[in-house]
Amino acid sequence: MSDSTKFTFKDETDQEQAIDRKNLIADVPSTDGASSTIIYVQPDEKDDTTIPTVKVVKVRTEPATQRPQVASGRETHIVISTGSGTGKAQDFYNQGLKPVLEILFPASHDAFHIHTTESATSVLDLTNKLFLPKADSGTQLRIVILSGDGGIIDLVNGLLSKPASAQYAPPQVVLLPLGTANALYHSINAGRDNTWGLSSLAGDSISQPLPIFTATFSPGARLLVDEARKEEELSKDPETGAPILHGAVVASWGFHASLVADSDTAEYRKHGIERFKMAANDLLYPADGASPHHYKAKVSVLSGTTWTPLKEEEHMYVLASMVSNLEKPFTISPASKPLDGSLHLVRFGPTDGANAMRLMGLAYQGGKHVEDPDVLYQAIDGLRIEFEGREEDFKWRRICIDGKIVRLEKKGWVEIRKEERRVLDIAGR
Ligand SMILES: Nc1ncnc2c1ncn2[C@@H]1O[C@H](COP(=O)(O)OP(=O)(O)OP(=O)(O)O)[C@@H](O)[C@H]1O
Repeated sequence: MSDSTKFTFKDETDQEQAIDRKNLIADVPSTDGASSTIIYVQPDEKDDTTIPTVKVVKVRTEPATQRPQVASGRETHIVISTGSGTGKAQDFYNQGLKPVLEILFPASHDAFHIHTTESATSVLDLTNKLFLPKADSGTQLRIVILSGDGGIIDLVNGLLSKPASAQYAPPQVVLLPLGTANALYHSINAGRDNTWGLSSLAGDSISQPLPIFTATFSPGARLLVDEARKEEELSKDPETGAPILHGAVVASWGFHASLVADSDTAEYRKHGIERFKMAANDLLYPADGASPHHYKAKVSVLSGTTWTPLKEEEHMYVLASMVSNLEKPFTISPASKPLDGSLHLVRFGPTDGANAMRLMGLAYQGGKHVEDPDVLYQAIDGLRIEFEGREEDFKWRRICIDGKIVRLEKKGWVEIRKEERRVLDIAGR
């Protein structure tokens, strides 16, 4: 019986080769059908954060293969986010993406538009100036983005910054995971793709709307930027004037938001994914020997049209997730399926560092924390957090929306709800 997890072909020297199907980017037949170009990745066995090698093999075609569907007439833009992750996006473009584009799009790749980020606002600026006007006038866009979750969120927020016209065409986005956690990429692919998203370039036909949520804040909320050295006003809802931020991954307060905020410094970033563990340690085992902070606020959940407050007034972990995985091995919401539009609450109360570490450890075991009696896990339609003056220090009033950090006022609040608008589609295999 043939093994469906393997892809086999005869190489130039007529040797039978079998590769893991997850490593296959594309099988491109020549126009006469007599030969075929196989493109696949060879991952670094020891370190999956190292850019994989892209291999190209020309073979004689035996079974009839289908030419992959390539972007039919879409205007293609490539966004290289040089500040994402540990700064590998440009190298990945040169070594991984460019050679694949040359094979998949021999006639059109020269016309692709390349944008390289120069600052923290580059993706948002590009979206406001270029992508939004084009999408709004009905241009079919394909945006290949080499970034982490932050790049996608900037795209989403830029595209939603004005009410859409009747002609609005949701851009198709190809996600290449060059960030640190890449929650969205890992949740969508959940172990099915090993090609750093390159295989999505070969399959134009499969794309699905990206589910998103909207966070609405009390009037004095401010976005913290530049390692929290500066504050900025948030965008305003065009109808209500309330400060808003859209997300597609996670909204949190408490331990998770604190560790994302504390670890987002140039110094921590050098450590890649380890930065989250390092910041976690500092929060769970404060230097003065005290126990971890008890986060105080009123928390309510929305189910249908009914808001229900939780009875607990102190918390450690309050997180609403639109995805299954916050990092490749960290399954925060095992019931979430790729792009299913569900929102799940994960909550636990104040506890000591050891127990918090135990619960986090269970999340690294395929999401077993949700079975633990200490954890509340449920599907929700919305989440509201109201401080009511209970937290003096602003650092305990930080909210994380997909990695961005918003500081609320003492009596501030935030409300998260699923958003119905279709802003962009994610390309799949
Ligand atoms: N050239 C640049 N100079 C300064 N900032 C940049 C530059 N390019 C990108 N950035 C910023 O770097 C941040 C990268 O965020 P992104 O989410 O893409 O990566 P990440 O945080 O490493 O990954 P993840 O969110 O998946 O953990 C964004 O805030 C982006 O605006």
